[in-house]
Amino acid sequence: MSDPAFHRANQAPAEDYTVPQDWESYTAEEHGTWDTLYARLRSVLPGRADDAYLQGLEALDLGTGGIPHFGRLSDELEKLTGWRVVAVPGLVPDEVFFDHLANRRFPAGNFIRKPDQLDYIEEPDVFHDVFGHVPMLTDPVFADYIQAYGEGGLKSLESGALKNLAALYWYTVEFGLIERPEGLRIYGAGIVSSPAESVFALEDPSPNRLGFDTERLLRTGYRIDDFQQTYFVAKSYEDLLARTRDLDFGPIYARMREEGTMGKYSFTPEDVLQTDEIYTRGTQDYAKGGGRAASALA
Ligand SMILES: C[C@H](O)[C@H](O)[C@H]1CNc2nc(N)[nH]c(=O)c2N1
Ligand SMILES: N[C@@H](Cc1ccccc1)C(=O)O
Ligand SMILES: [Fe+2]
Repeated sequence: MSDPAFHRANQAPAEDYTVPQDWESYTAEEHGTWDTLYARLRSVLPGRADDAYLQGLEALDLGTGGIPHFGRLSDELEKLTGWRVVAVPGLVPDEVFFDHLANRRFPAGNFIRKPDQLDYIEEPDVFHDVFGHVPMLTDPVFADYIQAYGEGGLKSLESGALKNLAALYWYTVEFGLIERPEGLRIYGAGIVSSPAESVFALEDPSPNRLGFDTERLLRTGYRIDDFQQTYFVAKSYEDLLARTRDLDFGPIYARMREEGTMGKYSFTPEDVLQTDEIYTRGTQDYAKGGGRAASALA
């Protein structure tokens, strides 16, 4: 396919946008890119990523060399929490994405970034999806959360609340932190797949770090091209489930519609500080300094 979004669609996707992974067609360079990124994160994540993530990484043996084979990976994962990994050629429509999650199928890009894109890519590739997301699917409670999120996503489409639910996904599945006796730890896939943000999210004085507040989360804007200005901290995965799956968002969506804030982010990094649980009141120096763009120029 000529469409750039279909990086490696060796055949037209099915109506659920799945394609064969075609693992045999990966080149030595593509496998090498996986190994390079894996080694980079392996040196940064111990002591920063939550045990649930690190145990999943070990259990699924993602470091044996090269891009994992989704069939073999799924057979292992399925034994643990009933999830499988399916190959997609790029971003898929929202309702297709939610339907996969609701059925315990994690859609993972079948392509990997180029050697000159190691630090950042704008679309989820196999490294972000499999290294970043899949280890957390070995945790039974978190595995339930992601499936429930898929069901909630389909429900949010009926209320026009997709954008708000996406913020919840962003601040948990992609950029979530969790509180442990030893300190804050990372479980978000967007952080663990980035060496620089894994350090920034826990140690830099710039971002806010706030207690989990579901309603505030649904209405807090996020960055899609740079480190986050605010991170939200879960007490436990059980608590995360209690505040999301076990809470009917219907009334919240109805209130947002009445207020006219549906589909809008009404909390900025400064506003969210009105919450009553503040781990870090961030300086926002990184964002004020121009963020990634500025440091790239430096
Ligand atoms: C909110 C929205 O569902 C979300 O951005 C989805 C859209 N489609 C996707 N498609 C793929 N393959 N991977 C993803 O993470 C997403 N994210
Ligand atoms: N309980 C939410 C759906 C949801 C489930 C799991 C995670 C996030 C949201 C609702 O009623 O819409
Ligand atoms: Fe992701």
